[in-house]
Amino acid sequence: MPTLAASRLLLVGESFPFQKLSHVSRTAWLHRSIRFLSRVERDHGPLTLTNLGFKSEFETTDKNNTQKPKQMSSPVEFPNRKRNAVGSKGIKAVGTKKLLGIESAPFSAKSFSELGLPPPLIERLATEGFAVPTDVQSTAIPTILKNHDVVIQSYTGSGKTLAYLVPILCEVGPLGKKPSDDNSKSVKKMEIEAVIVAPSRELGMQIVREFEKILGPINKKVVQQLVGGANRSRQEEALKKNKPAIIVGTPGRIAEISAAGKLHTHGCRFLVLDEVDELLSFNFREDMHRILEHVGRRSGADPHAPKGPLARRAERQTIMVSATVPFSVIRAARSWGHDPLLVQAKKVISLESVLPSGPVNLTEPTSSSSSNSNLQAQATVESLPPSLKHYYCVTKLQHKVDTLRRCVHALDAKSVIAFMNHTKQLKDAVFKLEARGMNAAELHGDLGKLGRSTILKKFKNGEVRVLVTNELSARGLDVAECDLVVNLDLPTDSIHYAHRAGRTGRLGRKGTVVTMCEEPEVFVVKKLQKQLGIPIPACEFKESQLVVTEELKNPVVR
Ligand SMILES: Nc1ncnc2c1ncn2[C@@H]1O[C@H](COP(=O)(O)OP(=O)(O)OP(=O)(O)O)[C@@H](O)[C@H]1O
Repeated sequence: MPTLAASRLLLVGESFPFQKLSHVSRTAWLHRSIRFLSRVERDHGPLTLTNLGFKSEFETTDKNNTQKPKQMSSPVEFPNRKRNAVGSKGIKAVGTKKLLGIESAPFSAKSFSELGLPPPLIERLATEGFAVPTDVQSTAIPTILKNHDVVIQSYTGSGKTLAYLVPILCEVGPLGKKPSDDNSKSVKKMEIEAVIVAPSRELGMQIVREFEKILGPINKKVVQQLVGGANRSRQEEALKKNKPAIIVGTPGRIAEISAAGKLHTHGCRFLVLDEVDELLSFNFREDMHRILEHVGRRSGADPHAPKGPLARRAERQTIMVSATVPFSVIRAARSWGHDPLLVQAKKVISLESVLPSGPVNLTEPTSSSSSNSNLQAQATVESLPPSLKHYYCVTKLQHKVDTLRRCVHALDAKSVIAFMNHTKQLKDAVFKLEARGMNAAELHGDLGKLGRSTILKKFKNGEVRVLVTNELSARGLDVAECDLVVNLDLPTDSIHYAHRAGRTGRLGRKGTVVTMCEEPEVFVVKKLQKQLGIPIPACEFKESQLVVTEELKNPVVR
């Protein structure tokens, strides 16, 4: 059996004297030489990613290269596969686990210009302070530009938004590869070319702001938000007037406007499902079905082609994104996508090779009794930034808010998100904090759009020190200053823990996560620790200090 480590593809040319090349030569060299090598154990023979669309370029340039490493001579051997033959239980057995990967671009990109992006886009990125791509961006951008359907998985705060936003802006809108003064294209511009779906208004609006930032003030109208809670007729009027090329919205509102015949997405080239595992939940089922049915369905499509989401996959590029990727996502991506790839930082794996027992670096066999816990674990491995510190604190229910206050003081935290499970409790917690002189506010779905954005603004600018919230804020919310996350109630599982915790320690910053629980709940924390592969020692707050009270005998090392 090839081990995961052995079957990852290794970067070639790390010793290439890249710095000595001019920028133009570097870019050209990169384009010519993106190559994927594989290493598997001897008895399985080598793998390459030749059948993943990287073949032709590589072969053209290296055809005469007698120095070509031996490993590259064999094509990928996928197990026989029937792409649609997912069993009724949804677990597809793949004969032999063969993972394909890249640590790909023959170097780790030191700047966006090394990724071969159009100059206007590079300029805009630089103006907004984005000079160096993160690991996941370095891997995802060239892969998406090669037209692959992808699932992007990488830990919270690692820059997944730009990982899909940049390649979309390469192809769509005025910063892209196509000249904006091309008349025939500007006539066609009436069409929506990219649809980005997010599970909450906050996240949708955050993504819109990220697009607007890169597009710049002159081109802001290339993107439009279609989120729920906002005035629908105004959104429809704006669609008609501005003819945006990109829309970002929540499933309900996009499906609603599409069903009313006011949104034309049949010619759409990109469909992005941000927080895809959440979008797959039951709540969004009908709306997501409509979106998958309509986005990217060209009017001239073959009438005899199969109906349903499968029929569309050749016509659009589907990009699915999350820090947590349960096997249900892998399964869905296989059926919606066209030879989809799992993209992680410095690594690309064919989804065909991903098994239920371990899409991400898990090699232990799954016993039936532990299968549930393993499925949780495989979804959450590598979902958290390595720099985060995690603790738990045993406290009585009635003392939790006071313990939170002491925790904030002990860590001298400036910007805190405290999660609770029930909306009704939020007000009470805020009241208690404010009564003790700590600026706090509640954020939840019942507040209305204006109320929510006002509270968020106050939290971001520091007017509110503790944001007491529910699961609404767990996904995607990007507040760089947030230095402490507190779970006043235990999250329901490791996926929810990962997303809550990921609100702090964004993009390499320091962050602490403290989970409060009662004595009988400690076993849940132990389970989370195991599933997430992180140490969560016990702590107390004494004399304005966080005191670790438990030496972990076998600290879990990531
Ligand atoms: N290359 C970059 N250089 C500097 N800052 C970046 C870069 N890429 C992203 N960022 C910033 O990092 C922050 C986190 O990015 P983003 O929200 O995309 O993370 P994420 O991986 O989607 O997180 P989550 O899983 O929580 O949604 C954002 O403020 C973003 O603007």
